[in-house]
Amino acid sequence: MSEQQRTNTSIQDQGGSPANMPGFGGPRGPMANLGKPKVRAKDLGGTIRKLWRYLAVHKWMLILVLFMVVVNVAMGLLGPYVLGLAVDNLVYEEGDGLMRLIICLGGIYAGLSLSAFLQNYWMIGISQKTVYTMRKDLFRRLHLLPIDYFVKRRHGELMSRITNDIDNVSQTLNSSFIQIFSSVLTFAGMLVLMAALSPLLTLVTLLIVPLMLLGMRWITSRTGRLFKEQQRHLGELNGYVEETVSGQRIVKLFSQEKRVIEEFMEKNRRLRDASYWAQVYSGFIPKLMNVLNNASFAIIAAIGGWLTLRGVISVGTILVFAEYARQFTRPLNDLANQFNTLLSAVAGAERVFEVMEEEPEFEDHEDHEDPREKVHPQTAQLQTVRGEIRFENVSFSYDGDEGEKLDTLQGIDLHVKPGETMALVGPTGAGKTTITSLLARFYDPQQGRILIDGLDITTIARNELRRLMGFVLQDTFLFTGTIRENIRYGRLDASDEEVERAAKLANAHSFIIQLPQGYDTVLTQDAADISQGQRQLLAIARAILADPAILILDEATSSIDTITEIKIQEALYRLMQGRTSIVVAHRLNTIQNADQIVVLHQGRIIERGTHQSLLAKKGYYHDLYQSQFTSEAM
Ligand SMILES: Nc1ncnc2c1ncn2[C@@H]1O[C@H](COP(=O)(O)OP(=O)(O)OP(=O)(O)O)[C@@H](O)[C@H]1O
Repeated sequence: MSEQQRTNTSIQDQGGSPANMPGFGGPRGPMANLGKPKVRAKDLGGTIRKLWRYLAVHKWMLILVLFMVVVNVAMGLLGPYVLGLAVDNLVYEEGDGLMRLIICLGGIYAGLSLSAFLQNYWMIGISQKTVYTMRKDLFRRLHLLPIDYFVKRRHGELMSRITNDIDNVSQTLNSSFIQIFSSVLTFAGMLVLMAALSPLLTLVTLLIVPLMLLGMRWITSRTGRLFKEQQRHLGELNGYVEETVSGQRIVKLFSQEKRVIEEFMEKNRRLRDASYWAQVYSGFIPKLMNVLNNASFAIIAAIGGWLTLRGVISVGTILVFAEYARQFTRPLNDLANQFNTLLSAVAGAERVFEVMEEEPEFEDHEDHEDPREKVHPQTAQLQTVRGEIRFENVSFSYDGDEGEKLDTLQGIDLHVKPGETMALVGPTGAGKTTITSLLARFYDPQQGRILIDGLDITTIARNELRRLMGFVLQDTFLFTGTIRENIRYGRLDASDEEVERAAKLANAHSFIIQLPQGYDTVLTQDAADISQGQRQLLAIARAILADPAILILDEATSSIDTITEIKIQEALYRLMQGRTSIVVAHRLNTIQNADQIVVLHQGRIIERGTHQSLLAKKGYYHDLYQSQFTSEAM
């Protein structure tokens, strides 16, 4: 249960039964939206139009739902009216024809229940189908977006669009749509019927509305602030818990448990105080409304009784009024609540549409629903790729435009022959990883060209291009699933034997079979139960299985024990055989056999050659090698 829900429930709990608390007994009291940050759509009309496009697919069902709402409201209004007639019948006609009225009443309440059931049943169908399609479209678009989109956004925020925002839309469609329509109809219908029965009593009933609004304003002006305070403290507390739980290892390593508990206690205390006053004030609301409602009831009874005695209205009319007055404020409250919920759902929908309208990275997307399905003319030539790589005067900047100063990479010329290994070295931030990102077309350079087997890579569809490459990165990402499934990620149609053969070549087989479930061991997403080195071995097995023409290795910086390191080196050596490889190297002892070593510094190539030639040159590489060699020897 969310804090907001808890808050609502507690208001309700203190208010007594719905019967003695008109308008405030429902699960969403007038305070339901208090404390909720006011999220509003930037383009309300536009977003509603887009949402309508999804809903319009089910327009016949919607018309049916609306019809059921009309039936439901009509039955709801007719019920008390016929009850009044029945009472009058008893009082003035001594029960003559009462049976007919009772049967009629039974029919009305049966119709009321049936229409309520059908309107909800059909509306839930519409909303679930709508959000299903939205979720599908959103997820699909998300996977067509460029990597930059993900780099620049927090993952949690993106996740919340797929989960919370869509959920919000779903909840609102489930309930608000019907509620709003029903509330407007009920309110208008009640007003008309009441005015027709007795204009004087209608005026008396209406008196309660301004009083109620004033009372609510008085309280909400106080509680609004308090609930916000409560939400803020709750947010802080949650954030703190999340941080300390995920950072448990560090907390323990630095013996910070005591301090962490003390800080938590302080935040917990602040939350308790804020919640206390928020709840105390909000507890007044149902009480106040009870008083107002009882007062209005008493006035109606008094004036109604007086009018009856004078023969102006019948006993049944008082009964109808009492019932309508009891329900009178409900549609108003419902409308106020639903309106807020609706606005926040539209804001959620807007965030969803924002993602859907992002430009996908596939240039040929206009004429294809999923551009990945389009076969690029150059693809045929890539079937037998040799793996020759050329960078011709490539300059690039992450946020630069053509013509501006491009400084992440400046005038890079590279040539790697098929089957050769090129190592990229240089200090942190020199641009090594950026070179591999350009090769995979995560970004396109603003100047210069990159060619594979003489083909400009901008003429190759990105997915085709990436299919030529295998990546073994510093941070091996493992998905939730078995080890077998994780290795098979390299080539989905590989048989179990092929998976095992790849694991053997990657030196991963021996550690896998020592696990109790072997290849069927289920890894969690962070795979905390296997070591960094073992993760790398799995990544190598994945790459061996994929059998790419070009290999990109981003060496792990973290130190791995010597035995695992030897295993990794051996596996990598096997993997690199016969493939063009680009190695982003951090430790120079692993790249001494590379066919060429390129030294980068601040986005420029400052030296290149073989290990021996660079050492002989006694330049930057020589110094780097010496310093690493000395520090490793120490
Ligand atoms: N997505 C990005 N957006 C903006 N700037 C970036 C991005 N990625 C890297 N950079 C910047 O580009 C420069 C080159 O980064 P790059 O990751 O290529 O360096 P590197 O040589 O691989 O470094 P390291 O050895 O630390 O991995 C750095 O200044 C870095 O801050």
